[in-house]
Amino acid sequence: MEGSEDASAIVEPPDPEVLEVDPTCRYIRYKEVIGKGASKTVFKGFDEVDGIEVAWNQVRIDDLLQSPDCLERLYSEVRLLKSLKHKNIIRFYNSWIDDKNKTVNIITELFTSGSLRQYRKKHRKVNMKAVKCWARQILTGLKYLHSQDPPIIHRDIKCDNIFINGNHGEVKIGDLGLATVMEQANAKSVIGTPEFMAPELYDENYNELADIYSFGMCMLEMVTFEYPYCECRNSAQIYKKVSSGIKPASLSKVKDPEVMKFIEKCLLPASERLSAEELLLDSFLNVNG
Ligand SMILES: COc1ccc(OC)c2[nH]c(=O)c(CCNC(=O)c3ccccc3I)cc12
Repeated sequence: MEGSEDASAIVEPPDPEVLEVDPTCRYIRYKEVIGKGASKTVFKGFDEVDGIEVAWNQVRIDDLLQSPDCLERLYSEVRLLKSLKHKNIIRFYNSWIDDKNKTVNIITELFTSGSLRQYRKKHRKVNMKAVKCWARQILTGLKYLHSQDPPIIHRDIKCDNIFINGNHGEVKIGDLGLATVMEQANAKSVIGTPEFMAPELYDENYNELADIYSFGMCMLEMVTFEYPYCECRNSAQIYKKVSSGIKPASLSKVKDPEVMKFIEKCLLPASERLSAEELLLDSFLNVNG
């Protein structure tokens, strides 16, 4: 084509805003921090091949588990996460270990309205219609993960890891595979968040229904604005209550009996707990208001 310039021929001066480039020289990371999580710092990034802005998630890892089979498991996890495509799951584009800085870098779809937890704090007065719409989207994302073969268990579902696009109200599940990536890369990684963890997660014999329990805790936080078990001072106290089936104090603050019933269904013992697919058929989610 006449006059077409080969883009790589243009030598740009280094952009002072660009702090880092990934090993494949496809993604660049800007200085701007857009968010911070428990073990991750999120920067705005840019994908020069597709010309889209991305999220550059930098996850600190204390000591790298360098065993070859552990790295192999990590890379197979990354390959799996890259293959996931669903409207209620944040896209995972790429991930690599930065030995020098002891971090795992994860390039994902960018959400600028932040997590559902931040959003909920900002918009405190929201109709049950909106909350049900968010719940349906989260369960649809979980149904997709749980319908993979073998089922993909998120293991750290909580309002901090669910992201919402403010202008369309679309909700997507994030932090995918972080629990597994951290477990593989990190000798000291502790999985999940005690306030949201299903009791069976503690005795290591769990399945994808553990995510449904955590979803129930998300619903509870969404309608009460309280972190579940905020009455507890440490994770040992939480573990004691969770393992003896004592529910969070905030559950007694749920006024609407329909909401209470739905949340309690999610918190049932694993043997009685419904799947994401079954919960999506529940009348609570299909009657507005
Ligand atoms: C604490 O985290 C934030 C705070 C505020 C944010 O926006 C203001 C965030 N936006 C994002 O796109 C993101 C990145 C979302 N990506 C993920 O969570 C993710 C998705 C799939 C796989 C792995 C991950 I780390 C995080 C974020």
